[in-house]
Amino acid sequence: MNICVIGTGYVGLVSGTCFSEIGNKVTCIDLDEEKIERLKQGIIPIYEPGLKELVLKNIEEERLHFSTNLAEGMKDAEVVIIAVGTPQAPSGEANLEYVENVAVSIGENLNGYKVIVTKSTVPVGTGQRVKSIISEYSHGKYEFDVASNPEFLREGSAVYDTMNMDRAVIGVESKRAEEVLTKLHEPFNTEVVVTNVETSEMIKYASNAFLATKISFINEIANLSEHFGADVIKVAEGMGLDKRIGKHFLQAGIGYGGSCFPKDTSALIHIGREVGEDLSILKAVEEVNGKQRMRIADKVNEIYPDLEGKKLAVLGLAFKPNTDDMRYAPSIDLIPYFKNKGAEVIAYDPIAYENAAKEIEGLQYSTDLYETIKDSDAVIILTEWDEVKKMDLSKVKELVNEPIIIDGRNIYKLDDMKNSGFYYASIGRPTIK
Ligand SMILES: NC(=O)C1=CN([C@@H]2O[C@H](COP(=O)(O)OP(=O)(O)OC[C@H]3O[C@@H](n4cnc5c(N)ncnc54)[C@H](O)[C@@H]3O)[C@@H](O)[C@H]2O)C=CC1
Ligand SMILES: O=C(O)[C@H]1O[C@H](OP(=O)(O)OP(=O)(O)OC[C@H]2O[C@@H](n3ccc(=O)[nH]c3=O)[C@H](O)[C@@H]2O)[C@H](O)[C@@H](O)[C@@H]1O
Repeated sequence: MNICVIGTGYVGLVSGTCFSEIGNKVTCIDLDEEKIERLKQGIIPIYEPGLKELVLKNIEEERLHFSTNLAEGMKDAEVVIIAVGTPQAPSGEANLEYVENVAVSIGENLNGYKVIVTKSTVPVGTGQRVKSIISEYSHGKYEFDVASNPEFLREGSAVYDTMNMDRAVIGVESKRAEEVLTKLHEPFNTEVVVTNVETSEMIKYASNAFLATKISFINEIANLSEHFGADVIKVAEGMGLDKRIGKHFLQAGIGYGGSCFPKDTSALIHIGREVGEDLSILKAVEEVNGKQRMRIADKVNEIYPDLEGKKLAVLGLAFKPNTDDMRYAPSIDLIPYFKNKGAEVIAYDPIAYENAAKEIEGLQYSTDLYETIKDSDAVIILTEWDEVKKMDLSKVKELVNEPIIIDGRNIYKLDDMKNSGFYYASIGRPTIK
């Protein structure tokens, strides 16, 4: 199949590359000329495990192409996929300007029947909006179908998630579009849920909102557990073994970050408001999450009411491991907070330090874990990078000023920390003193 993917961000680049890997001819389009030039040379703008190898392989085998020319990409395409950003507008709703601009360009370049698929996360009803824009700008000259095919990949495991998807959701208005998109997904050997466009758009928001709800729920239980000496990791394990609950997304910590959960919960609340539905559960989810990252600050303040002259080693800048994405990362709030209170802060991250330096003014960082920790008065874990999980705690103890670890990601077992000589505070578990 010949496919044109518009937008080469996390979603467009990964799904375009994976569609080429399963045998399609894919042209990825972006407005950003420098990005496209670099992609043509196999230089990947984001850090995503396994992506570079797959891009290079498919360029080499001539299934994957990059261009800034939409007309060229669309010319022979049977499927055109919209994968541009839908960031949060100041009002909380999704900003659809990029999707609408792309719909105008698709309309102007339509040259025959195509299935126009929205993969970007968009409010329910956007498919119809895209359809009317394309009709207007193609002057009704050609037949086309609009469809919704939301993306469920996670950053940090995007290639794996796409090649091993749990399901594909296809929202269509015609049998013809259904056949094209079902065929496209056949090589993934996955369950395909076929619905109308609106249901498909709703499935995406509902999925992200539900996952965010699970996280805020377990974080509230964690905060409560701290008052009673209960251990939230065991609570989650005991709950999760019930198949109706499930064990995933019950890791308590400093709350969710990233480009999607914060903006998508906010967009869904806004969608509800517009039609007079008050999404009170989701509002509470946001409220809990907004406060959760500051639990770490409370735990540091408990040990050092005065941070003046203290050196803090912050481990992890990215919002989650295996990505260089800094969007809504806890470090963005916590590092300036500690610095404002007079602390000297040095941060470690194996990948995200350059992006972080753009977000956090005056950021001091190192890519050497033990160098970061040296002479610190407390080690604060914000991202559960493998390097941090595996660090040699006896070496850490020799290097630090004070053996104090404040762990926002619950990466160590309490039993291992009991006789370690560290003061170890984590989320939702008894503190070891
Ligand atoms: N990042 C993620 O993990 C996931 C994102 N999504 C959704 O997918 C969509 C895309 O997200 P990301 O890939 O993270 O976005 P991104 O911001 O990383 O990339 C968007 C790309 O689109 C390009 N673009 C914008 N307007 C264009 C136009 N008119 N023509 C051609 N290219 C254009 C930009 O230059 C940029 O390279 C969003 O709606 C997001 O909510 C869904 C699942 C996962
Ligand atoms: O729409 C999207 O963009 C994507 O959003 C999330 O993916 P992502 O944000 O990349 O990463 P997650 O692994 O979901 O983590 C999100 C945040 O939740 C936190 N989290 C996750 C799981 C958990 O149990 N506890 C927890 O605090 C992570 O630390 C991270 O800050 C969803 O998992 C994807 O299915 C979805 O496609």
